[in-house]
Amino acid sequence: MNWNNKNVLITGISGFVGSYLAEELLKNDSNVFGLIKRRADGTKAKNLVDHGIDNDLKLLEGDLTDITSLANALDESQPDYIFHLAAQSFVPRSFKNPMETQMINSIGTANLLDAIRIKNYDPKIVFAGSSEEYGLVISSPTQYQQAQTQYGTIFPEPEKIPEVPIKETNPLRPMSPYAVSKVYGDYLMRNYYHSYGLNTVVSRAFNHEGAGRGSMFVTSVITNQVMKLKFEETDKITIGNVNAFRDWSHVKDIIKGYMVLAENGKSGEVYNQGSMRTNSILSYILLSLEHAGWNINKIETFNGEKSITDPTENDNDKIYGIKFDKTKVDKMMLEGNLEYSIEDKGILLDTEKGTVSVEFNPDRFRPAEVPILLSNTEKIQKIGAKTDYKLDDIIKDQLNYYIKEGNRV
Ligand SMILES: C[C@H]1O[C@H](OP(=O)(O)OP(=O)(O)OC[C@H]2O[C@@H](n3cnc4c(=O)[nH]c(N)nc43)[C@H](O)[C@@H]2O)[C@@H](O)[C@@H](O)C1=O
Repeated sequence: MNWNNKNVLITGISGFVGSYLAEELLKNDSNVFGLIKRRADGTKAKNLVDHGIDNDLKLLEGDLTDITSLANALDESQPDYIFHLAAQSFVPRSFKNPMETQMINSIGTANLLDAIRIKNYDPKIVFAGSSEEYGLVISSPTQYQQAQTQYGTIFPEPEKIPEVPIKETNPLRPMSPYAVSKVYGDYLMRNYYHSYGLNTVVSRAFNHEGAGRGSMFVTSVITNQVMKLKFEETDKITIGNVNAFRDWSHVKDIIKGYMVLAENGKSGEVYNQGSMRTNSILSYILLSLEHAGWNINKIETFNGEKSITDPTENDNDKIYGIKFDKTKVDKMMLEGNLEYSIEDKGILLDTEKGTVSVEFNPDRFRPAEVPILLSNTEKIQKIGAKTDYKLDDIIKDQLNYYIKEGNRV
């Protein structure tokens, strides 16, 4: 599509994803407007400065919880396209302060849609829904039993097991206030299409990472600590649940997907965005260390009970009907032959450069967890999206980001 001279409004422009999208749109000569909260100290948003685009954007002060400011932003930008990315996006924060998340994500989305309706604008609106909406995805009969025991009920009951790879038609079982807020936005987008004819398209993106990813998300937690190990600023890695599996994409693939949805997405429809891979948090730690120069021979729990040699050995066998790159430990975990618990306390990694300790921090475990995410993205592929980046590319980009001392936290 020709983005030249199109008016594009991005909510959440100063965020991790918004800044990548804005840069790409500027390269395509769009007029990029961004909704931004007033900064009391007058400083510029780091992401926009890092991308070198802070002077090329038209930033409009506004807040999702203030519908008048949204109406003003629409008047100022006269948008052909809106990417609604702004959100409180950290799942643990939504457990601590659920109302804040609902106000920003749910009511904020309602305000935006209603401002567009009242003002009678007709932009194409792409909404950042989330794979978190699928939530409690059942991947095996054992995991089904565990979930039954832990939560008492699974609703709706799975029609088949495994429920992966996840299609847009999979049941939604949101597991956090954040996830519920995204389900609300997802349904409201489609309701405003059906009720008022607004041209809304929903993206359900699976996890997306890259340089500049917020420091509290697990891939940054890991790569930041690996670089701190490298520069001898720490002597261990601290982490939460290493059993969870995520479908990690590079943010650059996802923002291209957003543009594909703006161009070819059918109004009123939902599209997954992801990599069609799934890997464990443990693998992200091991592979990050290997990229940073630690070759891992063996891993063993602190009590010596669970011991695995060559844990990162690559495996490309078919599982859940598809092939994707995973490690030996991923395969063992997916087949139900390996699981870590808080009682294991941590894992010692035997490497060619000595032992590295990975310590479990019970505070980092969530009250309700999403055990596995693995996308089926055939629907969005049919309208032009593709995956260019491998897991290794994502890890390398994140490690590179943390080489710079000022970026390490
Ligand atoms: C698509 C979706 O993607 C993101 O949501 P998320 O999957 O919750 O992302 P995360 O990186 O915080 O956690 C991933 C997994 O990693 C586990 N984990 C272990 N140890 C730590 C740890 O130390 N920190 C964190 N944060 N997680 C840890 C944690 O328990 C979870 O299983 C958001 O962008 C969200 O906005 C969104 O929409």
